[in-house]
Amino acid sequence: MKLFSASQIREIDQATIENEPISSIDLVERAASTCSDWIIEAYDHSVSFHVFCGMGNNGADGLAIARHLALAGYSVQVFAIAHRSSGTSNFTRNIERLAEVKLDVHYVNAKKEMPEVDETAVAIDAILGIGLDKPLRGILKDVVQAIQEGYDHVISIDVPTGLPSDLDSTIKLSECVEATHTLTFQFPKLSFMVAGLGEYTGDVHVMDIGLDEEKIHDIDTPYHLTTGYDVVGIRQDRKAFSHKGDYGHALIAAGHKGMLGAAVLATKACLRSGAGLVTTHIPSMGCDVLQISAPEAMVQLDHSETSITSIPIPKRITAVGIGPGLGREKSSFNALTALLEDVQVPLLIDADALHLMSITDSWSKLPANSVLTPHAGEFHTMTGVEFGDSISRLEAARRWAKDHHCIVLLKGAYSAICDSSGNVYFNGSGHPAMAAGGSGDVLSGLITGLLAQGIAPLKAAILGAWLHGRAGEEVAIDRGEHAVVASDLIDYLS
Ligand SMILES: NC(=O)C1=CN([C@@H]2O[C@H](COP(=O)(O)OP(=O)(O)OC[C@H]3O[C@@H](n4cnc5c(N)ncnc54)[C@H](OP(=O)(O)O)[C@@H]3O)[C@@H](O)[C@H]2O)[C@@H](O)CC1
Ligand SMILES: Nc1ncnc2c1ncn2[C@@H]1O[C@H](COP(=O)(O)OP(=O)(O)O)[C@@H](O)[C@H]1O
Ligand SMILES: [K+]
Repeated sequence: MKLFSASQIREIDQATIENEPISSIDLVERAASTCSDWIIEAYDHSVSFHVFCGMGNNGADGLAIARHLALAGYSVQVFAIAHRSSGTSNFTRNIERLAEVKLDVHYVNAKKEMPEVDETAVAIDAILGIGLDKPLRGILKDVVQAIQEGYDHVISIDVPTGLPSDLDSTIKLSECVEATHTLTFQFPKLSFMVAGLGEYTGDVHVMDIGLDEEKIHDIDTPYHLTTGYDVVGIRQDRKAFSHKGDYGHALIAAGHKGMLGAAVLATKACLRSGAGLVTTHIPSMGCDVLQISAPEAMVQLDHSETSITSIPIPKRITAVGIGPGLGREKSSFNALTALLEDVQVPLLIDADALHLMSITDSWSKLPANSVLTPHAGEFHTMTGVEFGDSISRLEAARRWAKDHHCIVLLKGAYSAICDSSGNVYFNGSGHPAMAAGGSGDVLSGLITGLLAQGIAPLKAAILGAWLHGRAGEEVAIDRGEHAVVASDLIDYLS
């Protein structure tokens, strides 16, 4: 799915109005109906809705939603926030239409005019959407604060008020509604994808409001969000008369004393990817551990008992993954450097291997089209980008992928897969249950296995991240989100 900036969304909005054709007021009505249908499905009549509306089109949506909810028999109060002298025509028309359901509007000019809140009250935040063009001040800031303080449950329409929609927004986040649910129109907004901003949305629900398909197809954007639909067909169905040799042979180089579990996790995930054969190169002390925990894999033992010191590449290997639990010894670095010179097949570099390449500044040796899978800490070591600055991190990952002709899979809640053409594919699956040691090792084994099957590096990264996230979602349901460990993800790979 493509993701767009606020100005591109306005263009698509305008194209819909002209080409469908549909009037702007009817488009607001359609948007509002999709939201009220969702709300009616999700809430029973024991709640009462306090609908807070700005004076632009986001507010117009709120007014129309309030009308629909009143018609459906809910207890509804409507508050218009007087942040400008007049509203848009869609706002004004929807104020008039409240008379149809005998709803009054309470204008809020000061914080003291905010309503009393009881435990049944749910706030609907339709104050500002993609129109946010300056930091919140005055009454808007006060109202957002009051919503934060007063309501446990908030439904934001399109965008939580105060949250910039774009990644390059010059508006610094200050006050912002922290939503329980965000009902966003047609596309998740770019800001939802990054740490530090995405936290404000709560659960995101995409409302299809039938915007112009042709325009959506025609407008270029570097940003995409992977959905189940996007990964269909990347991995081919198995053929009736096929054999293991048809599905590639992966080599995993992983583990050192005290971190052999990382090699086990990567190996087992690689086996579950569909790869025909998996060989794992480990320090010799790991032989029994690996053979017992992953009997399907072949083991290639290092001369060293405790770390990896050289990595011969067996014949007919079709992809190599190196890094999980590798350790940071000089001898392992030498093994890595030699591997970089020898390797003729797709390569994935993760974890300690990224660290070793960074501290020795060996990036010029990186084979083109390699897949790198750093988390924010590893990416900091690679580039120096501050840990807390997720937008700069994303930009740096895009630049890195371009400069080094590789795929950078920046791990996080919405992992960002950056290719050498500047495109970004956010992964749309996943669960916070996965924020636990070893999850990354599972991902690197899985992607190595997909590479081994001949799937192109970008597609292997996209599919791997998707399958990994789906496993996390499903295991979180079955086991409960606190009890999930990385090995569980392997059992849920499909
Ligand atoms: N696109 C679509 O597909 C569809 C979109 N729809 C809906 O329209 C929404 C966009 O509507 P919108 O353009 O009227 O902007 P919105 O967010 O209501 O802001 C209104 C105005 O507020 C003002 N303002 C901004 N920041 C401010 C601040 N800090 N402090 C004070 N004032 C501030 C600023 O006006 P200004 O003050 O600059 O004159 C701004 O223009 C969108 O999110 C969705 O809900 C659907 O109905 C139909 C399909
Ligand atoms: N909150 C989250 N939501 C979704 N996925 C997450 C979340 N936290 C972590 N993950 C995923 O879990 C994995 C963690 O990887 P990593 O940090 O490398 O773990 P480790 O180094 O312990 O193996 C990544 O694929 C990441 O995308
Ligand atoms: K809003």
